Amino acid sequence: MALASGVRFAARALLRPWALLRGTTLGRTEPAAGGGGDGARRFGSQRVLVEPDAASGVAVMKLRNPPVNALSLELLTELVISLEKLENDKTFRGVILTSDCPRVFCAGLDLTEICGRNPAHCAEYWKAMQELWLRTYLSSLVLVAAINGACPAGGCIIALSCDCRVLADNPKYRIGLNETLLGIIAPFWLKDTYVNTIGHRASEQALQLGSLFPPAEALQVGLVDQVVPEDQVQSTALSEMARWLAVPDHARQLTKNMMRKATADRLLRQRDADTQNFVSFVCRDSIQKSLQAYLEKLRQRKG
Ligand SMILES: CCCC/C=C/CC(=O)SCCNC(=O)CCNC(=O)[C@H](O)C(C)(C)COP(=O)(O)OP(=O)(O)OC[C@H]1O[C@@H](n2cnc3c(N)ncnc32)[C@H](O)[C@@H]1OP(=O)(O)O
Repeated sequence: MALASGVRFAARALLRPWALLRGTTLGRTEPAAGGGGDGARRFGSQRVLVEPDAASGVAVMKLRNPPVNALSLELLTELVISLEKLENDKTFRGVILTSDCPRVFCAGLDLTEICGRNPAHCAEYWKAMQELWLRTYLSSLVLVAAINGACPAGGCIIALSCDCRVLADNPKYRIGLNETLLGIIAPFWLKDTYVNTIGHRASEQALQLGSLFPPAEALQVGLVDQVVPEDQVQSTALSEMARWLAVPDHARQLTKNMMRKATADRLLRQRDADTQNFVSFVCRDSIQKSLQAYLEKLRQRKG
């Protein structure tokens, strides 16, 4: 029965991707009325706005932590809770992840969470980052990243954990794992996610150079799946979602798990060791100095 309804849904959505827009503010300029159409009711939290559309089974999840969606401990926690809520509600089959902040999808780790902070806080923070990655990377939902802004480091990892990525064609919106430029290194599970997406040689080079790819290069290296004009990112993400939802959930979910379980298990087997490695690394004086200098440089730049 579910399969039949799944197929029925998919046919309808494939014919009219815009049908998925119903009840969301996407594609509309004016703020949505209280709860959107079809009884859809916005929910979420201070830093994550969720616009569910029960009729389509698709929710739009917007990061709303101005000015740059830096992954604070609160944002990490609220993202995990919002995702878990949608996963536990069988009405929903897909989530589009996007930004409510102009020009930035997500600036990655909130560096103030690890600069000048004690080891206990750094450990708590890193566990929250691990949890978000595990939740998104292994999600039973279809996750489509509608990347409507800059997407460095931790932001790139969130996008890479999705099933596919649509990037706005703006040369300022660069994406990649740039940790080495901060004097730090990506942990193995970020490296693994990169390798699984763009291959070993491309990852080896991009990780060492801390490459931030402009849209055309990101597309060419396989870091994103589509590059479209900025005003088409959300509609393209919806069309992509319809394509993925055309597949019966059970078969797609088992296949996703077959492809990703080994990578996730590597972290699950050594999660405490990974946390300890992170804490001992970031709490080194030399690393703290490097991060402080980087933050200072950011604060001196403008625009
Ligand atoms: C040790 C192992 C860890 C391995 C994993 C690491 C993953 C990471 O995510 S490390 C963090 C890497 N992130 C970055 O390198 C991005 C840094 N930010 C930027 O490049 C730019 O801010 C931007 C391109 C994202 C946006 O540029 P825009 O000109 O629009 O805004 P800004 O004026 O630069 O920033 C506004 C405001 O926000 C502060 N800020 C920016 N990024 C961060 C951040 N990641 N953490 C904390 N704060 C950040 C920036 O300092 C400005 O603050 P003020 O308004 O107070 O000046």
